[in-house]
Amino acid sequence: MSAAAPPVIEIRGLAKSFGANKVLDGVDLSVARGESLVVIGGSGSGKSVLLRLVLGLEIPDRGEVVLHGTPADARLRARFMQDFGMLFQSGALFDSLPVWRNVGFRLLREMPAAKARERAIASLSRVGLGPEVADRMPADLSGGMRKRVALARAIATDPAVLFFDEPTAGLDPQRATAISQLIRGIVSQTGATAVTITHDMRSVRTIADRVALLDSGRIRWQGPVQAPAGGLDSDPDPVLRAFVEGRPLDAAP
Ligand SMILES: Nc1ncnc2c1ncn2[C@@H]1O[C@H](COP(=O)(O)OP(=O)(O)OP(=O)(O)O)[C@@H](O)[C@H]1O
Repeated sequence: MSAAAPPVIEIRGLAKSFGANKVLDGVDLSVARGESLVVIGGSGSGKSVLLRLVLGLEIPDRGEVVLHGTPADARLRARFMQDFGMLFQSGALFDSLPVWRNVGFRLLREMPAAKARERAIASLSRVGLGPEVADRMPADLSGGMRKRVALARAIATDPAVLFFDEPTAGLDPQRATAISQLIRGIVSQTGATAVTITHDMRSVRTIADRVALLDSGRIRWQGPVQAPAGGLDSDPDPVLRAFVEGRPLDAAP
């Protein structure tokens, strides 16, 4: 990677309100190539809105999203979208399609079905699922398996950029840890750039290279998980501490 390579994603002064509800009020954030950034923040802090703005699913009131150094217009976004994978909070599997067709959904547009099935099975194996799962229907799987299938779909095309929306939501702690470790492993092995939004602090510690805290419409804090000084676990910022320690802001530590 060249030292001069622009960030894969740069968010400049993004603002978004819904009526009188000012959700984002000047968010600045960037994600370097190969970096795993996790955005944390309380319920309703605007994490999903921020993700939708980056994906072009919402129009900002102010500010811009810059992709690979170029402000994102519709054409650039369309190109960017061809090389990204997304794990939706709900999993968003197609219930009427067997597992392999879910995983190979994008592959099926690019190659014959037999090849797509082969690639889908290879992708399932990367998330710890055997070929016997390929022909099962999503409704017959446990929540943890469905999440793995959704992850296999997100990585099936080997995208350069991965988005994970609350990847551990709805999972028990052990399955949540397993999914976080899978994500970390995939990101490390592939060198993909990853953006995760979550409020699950355990998964933050597994997945993140860098963390950004969204609060009151802005990035209040950003930094590494661990650092000699000023990391997630040692920075004295009161809002960060309250969030990391899972206590109300006005409660004593
Ligand atoms: N399409 C919309 N119309 C109106 N308000 C919206 C819309 N989308 C989001 N909001 C509001 O924006 C705020 C932020 O929502 P968002 O879903 O981004 O929060 P979040 O940080 O992802 O929360 P959670 O962790 O609970 O998922 C909320 O007050 C929500 O009601």
